[in-house]
Formats: sequence, C-alpha cells, structure tokens
Amino acid sequence: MTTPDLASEPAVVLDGVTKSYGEVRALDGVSFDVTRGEFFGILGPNGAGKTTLVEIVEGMRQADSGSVTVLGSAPWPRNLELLRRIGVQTQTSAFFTRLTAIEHLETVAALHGLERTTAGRALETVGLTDKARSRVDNLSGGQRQRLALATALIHEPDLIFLDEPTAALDPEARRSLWAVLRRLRTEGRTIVLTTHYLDEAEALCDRVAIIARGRLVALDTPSALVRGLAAPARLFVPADRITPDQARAIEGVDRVLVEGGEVVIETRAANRVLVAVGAFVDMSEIRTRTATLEDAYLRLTGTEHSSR
Ligand SMILES: Nc1ncnc2c1ncn2[C@@H]1O[C@H](COP(=O)(O)OP(=O)(O)OP(=O)(O)O)[C@@H](O)[C@H]1O
Repeated sequence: MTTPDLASEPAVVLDGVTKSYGEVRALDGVSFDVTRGEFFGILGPNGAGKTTLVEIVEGMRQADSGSVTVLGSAPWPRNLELLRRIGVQTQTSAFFTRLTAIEHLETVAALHGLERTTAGRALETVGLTDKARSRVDNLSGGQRQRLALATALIHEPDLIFLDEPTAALDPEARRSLWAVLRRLRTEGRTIVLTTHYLDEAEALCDRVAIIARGRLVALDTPSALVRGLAAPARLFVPADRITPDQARAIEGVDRVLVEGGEVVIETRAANRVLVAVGAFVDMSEIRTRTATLEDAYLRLTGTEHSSR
C-alpha cells in the first residue's frame, strides 16, 4: 500500500473561489496554494475580502463556487476531523476572564479532551509561564495576545490562522510576539497570517498574497514583490539647495515633488542620481528611502493616494 506524500501536499489549495453577499462580490475567483510549513501572509485594505477568505478556508463559510482543500480535505460541510487539526486566533478571542491564565488554558484543554499538562506547555511556548497565576483580566494587551495564541495552539494544530495578532500592541510587545511566531515557524507548522502591517508581513512571511477588491493581485516573497514592482527610491533634499527644475534635468530622475520643505526626487537609478545631486548639496544633507513592501502594496491595491 502506498501512502500519499503528505509533506509535499500543499496545506491549503484554493481554486477559483468566489463569494458574494447580495450585490457585494467579496471574493472573485481567488486561486493559490499554501505550502506545508510555510509562513503565509494575506494582506489587503479594509473590505478586500481577507476575512471572508480565511473563514471559507476554516470551514466557517461556504464558497459560492470554486474548490477549497485544507490538509487534504474539504472544509465544508463543517469537518470536525479537520477542525481538530486547525488553530484559530482571532482579534476577539474569547477568554474566561475571571480565571487565571493557567486555569483558562486548562479549561480549554478539557474542552479539547486534552491532558491538563498541555496547558503549561502552551503557556511556555508563548513565553507566559511567569503569568500563569495572573487573572486573565489583569494581563496586558500583549500578554492577552500571547494567551490567545496559546489557546489556538494548545491542541498542537498543523495549520494555524492568526488574524492581526499584533493589532493594538506597543512596538516592544509586537516585536516580542514576532519572536514567538518565528519560533513556531521553526516547529514546521503552517501559519496563515492576515495583517494590515506591512512590516509584519515583511518580517515574518515566506510569501505574501495581496488581495484587493476580492481578487488576488500579487503573490510572492516580500523581497520579490518589492523587486518586481521596481518601485523607485526617493531622495529627499532641502528645498533651498536644489530647485525642482534642476532636479528634473538630472538624467535618471523619474519624478520630482516638493513636500514639507524638501524636494523629493524619485528614481530607479539611485546611485547615479545621488552622485549628480551631490553637485548641489552636501551628501550628508540628503535623505534616501529605498522601496519597501509598502510601496509594492500601495501600488497593487490602488490605495497609493490614501497613504502619507
Ligand atoms: N456577512 C456579511 N454580509 C454582507 N456583506 C459582508 C459580510 N461580510 C463581509 N461583507 C462585505 O464583503 C466585503 C469583504 O469583506 P471582508 O470582511 O472579507 O474583508 P476584509 O478584507 O477582511 O476587511 P477588514 O480588513 O476590514 O476586516 C466587504 O465589502 C464587506 O463589507
């Protein structure tokens, strides 16, 4: 008897998935695969269809058409066997707030039919062991997010969905949660993250799907997305050092803007233009900004004008 090669089978396969709510076409023929062990990001502006997509993959909603396969099975109609292999962390994760962190997790473990000891292990995974005896309603925002993650992980799922896991956290708490997520990644689990934060996608994800108006508009590694768009670099020069016309006359300059007392020079030939601008101004006065995933994202989703 031959067993299928599970390791090479994708964790999630979407093929032509559509979903409408009345007149609103929330998803319009979305197809992509998530590889096993991948940290996969789903990015898109508000209303792009991310939540709808993740709910369909989790088996909470039915697609109107197209096919969905998750860990080798169809998630709809609701598939209990599959649900046991999936962990979901939402922004509104429910807690037993009057319990301590460890009591909360022991309760969740009991609901899953797991041994009590799994609660301690889950707390350790998210670095919250020292808060085991703190009441849930006394935890900080970052600690609650970690507890939500521990709740999603307690049954050791193969596939984990994280919905904006660092929303509303301060920079330090975000970075320390990133460290926890990176550790999970090394355990070989498949992680699907929806986020509005491009730096988060860039820092964590192997590949990123960008969704806009219900369609997949790009899917690649963060660095390839940036490269593929050939987004221009920007040089910022104090406006009293160079005029916009002088800047426009430099070979390799694509566009010149004046913003807040600075002449902003966009170019895809940053090194050459930098040398030419050096004839007008001391190099130490020039600020530069290279293309980021944010530039790629804003162009692809057509939200360029709503930013900055
Ligand atoms: N239950 C529903 N009934 C009617 N329309 C809905 C429903 N859920 C979502 N929509 C609409 O479908 C579209 C996609 O919504 P969805 O929540 O999937 O987007 P999203 O990318 O997750 O947005 P956000 O980032 O704001 O959470 C939006 O136009 C939204 O208003």
